[in-house]
Amino acid sequence: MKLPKQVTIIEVGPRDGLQNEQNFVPTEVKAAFIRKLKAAGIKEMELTSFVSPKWVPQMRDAYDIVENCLTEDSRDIVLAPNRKGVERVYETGCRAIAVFVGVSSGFNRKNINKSTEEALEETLPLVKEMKERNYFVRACISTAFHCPYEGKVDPYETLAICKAFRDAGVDELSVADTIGQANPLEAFSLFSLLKRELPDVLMTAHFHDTRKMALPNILASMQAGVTRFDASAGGLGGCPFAPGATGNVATEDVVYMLDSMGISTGIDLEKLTGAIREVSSHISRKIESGYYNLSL
Ligand SMILES: CC(C)(COP(=O)([O-])OP(=O)([O-])OC[C@H]1O[C@@H](n2cnc3c(N)ncnc32)[C@H](O)[C@@H]1OP(=O)([O-])[O-])[C@@H](O)C(=O)NCCC(=O)NCCSC(=O)C[C@@](C)(O)CC(=O)[O-]
Repeated sequence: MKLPKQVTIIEVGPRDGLQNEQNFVPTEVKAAFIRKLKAAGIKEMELTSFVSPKWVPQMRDAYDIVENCLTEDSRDIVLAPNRKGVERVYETGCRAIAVFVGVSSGFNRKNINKSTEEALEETLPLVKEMKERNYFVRACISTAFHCPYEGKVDPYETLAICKAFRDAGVDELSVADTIGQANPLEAFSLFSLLKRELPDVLMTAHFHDTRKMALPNILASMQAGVTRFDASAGGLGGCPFAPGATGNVATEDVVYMLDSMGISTGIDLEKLTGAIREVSSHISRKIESGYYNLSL
């Protein structure tokens, strides 16, 4: 089996994990969660998003989160959906921005009120502008496998969108199974194609665990050469505009699997579960990750 010696986890819990929570999680709790995740060894993390607070009220404290949580020793990323969001980020000290576009128009219309074409028209020039200003730019490509509104997505459509972002100059692509419907063969096949066609960009896989396929999909993606995975502490998360998008793969389950296979992540599992405990009483749904529940 082809396996890496080392894997990078990009923690998305404070953003993807919390954006779907019904109750507002107090800013100081989010900040303590982020600090504990960093203390556990997380070096790349999505902190929050500068989206419309009318659409995602949970993220309305984005400025305060950035103000309180930026540190020199980690790549702190924030999401922005449009020019207004990017300009809000320019007012902060944050140096890494993630843009997001789905492959399918059906999803984009629900998530950002635009078709795929309209979203690319706005986002690609923004990527070039951010690169001219020396930002680290990540592009999150949603519905790369399946769309909740349009069904199976053609891998060559996903490739075309990934190529457009690579050509615009992004540093990283985070390619997402938004509704957790992909299987390991699809994961291996798409990531083999993307790694072969786009070898010059950081390639990250983002799996949701809706059908408990995320760990097998990570294993299959490693076979295709992927060594970077998004994950969310406690398995929190999901996109509010993608029905069926329950939690992301739990960071602790990924770290446990990799640790036990001798693959290093640099993350301390005990400190990671401490970070989850920090936020767990503010979460309206039960935390279902296997490793976390055994640790209680
Ligand atoms: C894109 C829009 C804004 C379009 O929403 P819209 O309603 O079409 O936009 P608009 O331009 O008409 O603006 C409406 C109002 O929002 C304001 N506004 C407009 N933009 C911003 C902004 N950036 N920050 C703050 N405020 C903003 C704007 O100023 C205006 O305010 P008003 O005049 O009514 O008072 C909206 O659809 C939106 O915010 N969508 C974000 C949805 C979201 O956050 N989804 C989750 C993230 S994606 C995801 O989770 C998937 C991922 C990445 O994890 C990977 C995967 O698993 O697939």
